[in-house]
Amino acid sequence: MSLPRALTIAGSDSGGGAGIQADLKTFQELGVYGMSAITALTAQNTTGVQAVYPTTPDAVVTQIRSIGSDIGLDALKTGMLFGSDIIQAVAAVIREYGWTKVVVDPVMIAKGGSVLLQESAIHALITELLPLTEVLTPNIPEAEHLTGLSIKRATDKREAARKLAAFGARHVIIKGGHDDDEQKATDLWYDGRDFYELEGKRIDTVHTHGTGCTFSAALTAGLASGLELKAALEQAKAFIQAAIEGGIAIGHGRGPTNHWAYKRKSC
Ligand SMILES: Nc1ncnc2c1ncn2[C@@H]1O[C@H](COP(=O)(O)OP(=O)(O)OP(=O)(O)O)[C@@H](O)[C@H]1O
Ligand SMILES: Cc1ncc(CO)c(N)n1
Repeated sequence: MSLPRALTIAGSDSGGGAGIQADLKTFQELGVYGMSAITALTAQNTTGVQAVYPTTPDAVVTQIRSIGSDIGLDALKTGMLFGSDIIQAVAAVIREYGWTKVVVDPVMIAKGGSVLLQESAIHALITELLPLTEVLTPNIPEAEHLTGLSIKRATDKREAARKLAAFGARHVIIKGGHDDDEQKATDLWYDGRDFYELEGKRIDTVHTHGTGCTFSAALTAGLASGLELKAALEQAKAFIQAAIEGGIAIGHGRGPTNHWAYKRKSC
């Protein structure tokens, strides 16, 4: 197989732990050629998001077409999309090229509480992007927001996953980082028919900035490399587990995960 290529359509995190930066580091670690289309610049560090400067739908589409018309790609992911106009433009260009290995991380709110997706954009995310989605990776608050359901028990998670699949996502992974299990971080995978669990040992750490971006980027890298979804998910879970275990204590707040820990461990 030729060199696998992956694109991330997301926001830039100046602090380097989440967004475009996390995605490109993860692609690189997994041997995938990484490309980017930047939807917004964020001024951000380990203490939070200081400012958000969205780009324009035209700028996003032009970046994507530069890639689509020349280099091509094997898989793509979306992260912070910020507004409904950017979502509509991204959905249109995905349809135009007919790309199908599409991972959507429905980034909404940063861990410090800053808004990364406008409330008015949620409808566009559901109606425009979810029908094009191969794998949707919400955390629990995002799954609640998209479905209007309150997730307290395992059965609630399953109901939310079914509802998200009914919106058009072919696979749904509801991540367990935000649940109240003190021993394990378990992600629920729904393939439209059956449920499976991806289990990891919960690490007691504050250095979890960018976990969601890193997990979905590792998944995208696996798909770009030609792995089946199950194998790509297992690799992504092992990648994020190692990255959280090796979390980096830099800055004065929530440090980033360690993107090189997985490779070091497996060498
Ligand atoms: N403390 C932890 N220990 C082990 N695994 C964790 C921990 N926190 C999150 N995870 C795992 O990390 C991955 C990302 O999940 P999480 O729910 O944190 O995403 P997120 O909230 O979208 O992250 P982000 O802050 O980037 O938005 C999942 O596989 C989850 O199970
Ligand atoms: C740019 C960006 N994307 C995603 C997240 C979610 O972690 C973040 N904090 N910043």
